[in-house]
Amino acid sequence: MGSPVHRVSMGDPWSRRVHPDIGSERSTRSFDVERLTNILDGGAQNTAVRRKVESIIHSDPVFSLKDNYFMSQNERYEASVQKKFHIQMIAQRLGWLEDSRELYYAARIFSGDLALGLQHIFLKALRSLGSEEQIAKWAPLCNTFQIIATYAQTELGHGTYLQGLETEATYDADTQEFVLHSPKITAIKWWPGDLGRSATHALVQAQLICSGARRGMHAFIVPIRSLQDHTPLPGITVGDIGPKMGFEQTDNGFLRLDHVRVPRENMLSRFAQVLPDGTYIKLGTAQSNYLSMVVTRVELLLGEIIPLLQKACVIAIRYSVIRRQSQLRPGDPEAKILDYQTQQQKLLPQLAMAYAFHFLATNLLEFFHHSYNAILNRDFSLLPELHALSSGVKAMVSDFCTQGAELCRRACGGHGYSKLSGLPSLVTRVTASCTYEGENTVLYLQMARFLVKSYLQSQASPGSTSQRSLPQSVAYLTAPDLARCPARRAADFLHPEVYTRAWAHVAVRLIKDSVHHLQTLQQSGADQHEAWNQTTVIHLQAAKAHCYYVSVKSFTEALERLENEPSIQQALKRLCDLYALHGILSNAGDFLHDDFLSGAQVDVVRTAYLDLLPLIRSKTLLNWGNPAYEKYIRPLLQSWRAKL
Ligand SMILES: CCCCCCCCCCCCCCCC(=O)SCCNC(=O)CCNC(=O)[C@H](O)C(C)(C)COP(=O)(O)OP(=O)(O)OC[C@H]1O[C@@H](n2cnc3c(N)ncnc32)[C@H](O)[C@@H]1OP(=O)(O)O
Ligand SMILES: Cc1cc2nc3c(=O)[nH]c(=O)nc-3n(C[C@H](O)[C@H](O)[C@H](O)COP(=O)(O)OP(=O)(O)OC[C@H]3O[C@@H](n4cnc5c(N)ncnc54)[C@H](O)[C@@H]3O)c2cc1C
Repeated sequence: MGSPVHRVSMGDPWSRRVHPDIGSERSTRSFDVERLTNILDGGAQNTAVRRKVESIIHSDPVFSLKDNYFMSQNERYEASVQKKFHIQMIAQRLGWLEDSRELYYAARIFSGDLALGLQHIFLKALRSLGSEEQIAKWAPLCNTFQIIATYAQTELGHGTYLQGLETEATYDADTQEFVLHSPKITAIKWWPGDLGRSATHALVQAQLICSGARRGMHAFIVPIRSLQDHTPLPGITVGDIGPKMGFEQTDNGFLRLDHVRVPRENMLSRFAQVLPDGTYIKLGTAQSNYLSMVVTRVELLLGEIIPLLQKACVIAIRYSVIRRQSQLRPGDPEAKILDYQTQQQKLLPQLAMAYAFHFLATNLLEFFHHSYNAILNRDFSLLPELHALSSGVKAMVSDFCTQGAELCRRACGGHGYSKLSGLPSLVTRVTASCTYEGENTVLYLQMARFLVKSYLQSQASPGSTSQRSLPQSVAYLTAPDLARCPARRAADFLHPEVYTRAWAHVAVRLIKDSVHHLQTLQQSGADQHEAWNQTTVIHLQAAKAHCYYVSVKSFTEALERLENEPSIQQALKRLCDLYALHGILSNAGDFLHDDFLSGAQVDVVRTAYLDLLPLIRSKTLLNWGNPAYEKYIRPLLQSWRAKL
């Protein structure tokens, strides 16, 4: 018998009362918390919906989390399936529909504790790649759980290189069927969530072979388990891939196909069709069937990844105002650890990042909605920019949310290592997002590919059609630049236009640098592919700087929209300042490289940054207009603007 483990019960008196230190901290707030909550939720009505869902979930004993960390992997899986069906029955009783806000909030509240998450991803892929008839047939079956579906793309031998996928779908015109087959062990589908034990159907991405030619990756709906007794169907070998670093409640699985036949109608046909005689009709581009990944990358940001950092920040910052350790000066009572500058420097930039990413992902979602319907109707003009942006933003957000959640965990000392803090499972869960839905390095390089093309386009003759049609997110490539940053005083660096411009300067320089390196290698005789490979480290730097610039810009634009909410605008401005300056200090070399900033100016940035920490900690408002800005910077910015 192991040592008795004290179970933290939700019924403990401590777990319900607000700690006096939390209460006193809340009394010093400098803005209308309810109003900010509404803004983050996208309106008061959404806040009301979210709270209604939360109250239903938190008051239902079926959803209790108290035993979670004491369960085996099998118990976790079974509990998460039970919770999924319980929430679905509630949804059915209350009329919450598939894409309703209620179910969206429910998924976010549970993040990680509901099984069958791939059902949602299957539905998104079906709506992106399927014809209206196929959507009408399969979506209702999925929504009512008459089928349980997963998204099976990755194979044992290939996750990134989709042109290398080996699963074959060969068209048989005699029977008007596709024959799905895993020709080699490396073709076995490996990783798909809910595949190990739950799924009855899979959206299988496979190399289409018809009329004697290989047509690339296409999507096929394949039944894999009997709807009568859940046993694998003929030709199907399926199971669980075993223990993982996290996602204990998800049965990621493997699937081997041995000449499994599905009807012609089971190939998703929005962007390509196979006629009864085997004629292939292409309706999209070579990458049209990659659209489902773009959709998922955008959706998972606010649906899964950013909430994990937000939760880690809440846990660590609340802990840091009740945890007292050591004395700030001899004789004093022990200090709240959030009063130490180092603790502030660990946590407050993560809080600022959580806000920055909220506005960045909201912006990207708006761009996605604006372009998605056009793409579904085969207008692909915005797809390259959407793909590049969603790739770069997913890579940056998942990278930084992973680093941030781990920083929050470590900032809680020994208790941060206890699973009962909630932090370790947040870290292991968000870590997976650096890999799934596109490995981050690979996605940054997709962003870099777009930046190189855009930069070359921006060098076309000024005012030409090509230059005028530069995508919106890279329009700054042709904006006038200043070789030196004019800011001199700490307060100067607290103006959004100053640090946004600084980030634009560094991003443009790194993009230019990567193109120059590429061209120099090619001119010295390297072929384009070798030159590309030998420049990828620099491409990555440029892609990361571009993404950080985009995130700073979207945060400052969000601030501008808050003109009518001065107290909130100023509270968020402190965080925006901190986020931008944290990035500059973390990458100071890039700003010093061409003397855009001098060493002295970096010291001033550090002063501004360190001054922000106690201000944010104490919630004193920073005022927007400051004398130094009026005297030094406004005239210079006007000169910048004049050149636009
Ligand atoms: C919301 C609530 C949810 C709740 C839910 C519960 C929670 C639950 C959490 C866990 C949930 C996990 C779920 C994981 C689910 C998977 O992980 S699914 C598997 C994900 N796998 C990937 O992302 C694979 C990544 N690899 C790729 O996308 C491609 O292989 C690569 C890397 C882009 C290369 O593709 P390629 O065909 O070799 O193309 P490439 O030569 O690089 O480029 C050719 C052209 O195609 C373009 N292109 C490439 N990709 C695309 C694209 N996608 N679109 C458009 N154009 C593209 C390029 O830009 C390029 O254009 P040009 O420059 O020529 O104009
Ligand atoms: C928790 C989890 C859930 C998942 N769920 C699903 C799912 O539901 N459905 C599904 O289909 N898949 C799923 N996946 C699989 C996931 O999509 C793949 O693991 C991912 O696409 C990466 O592919 P890979 O594993 O083959 O890694 P690889 O591509 O082999 O990456 C290994 C290394 O090679 C590098 N690399 C690869 N290609 C290049 C290149 N061109 N240039 C430079 N470097 C390169 C990468 O940067 C990385 O460092 C899941 C994965 C995880 C971890």
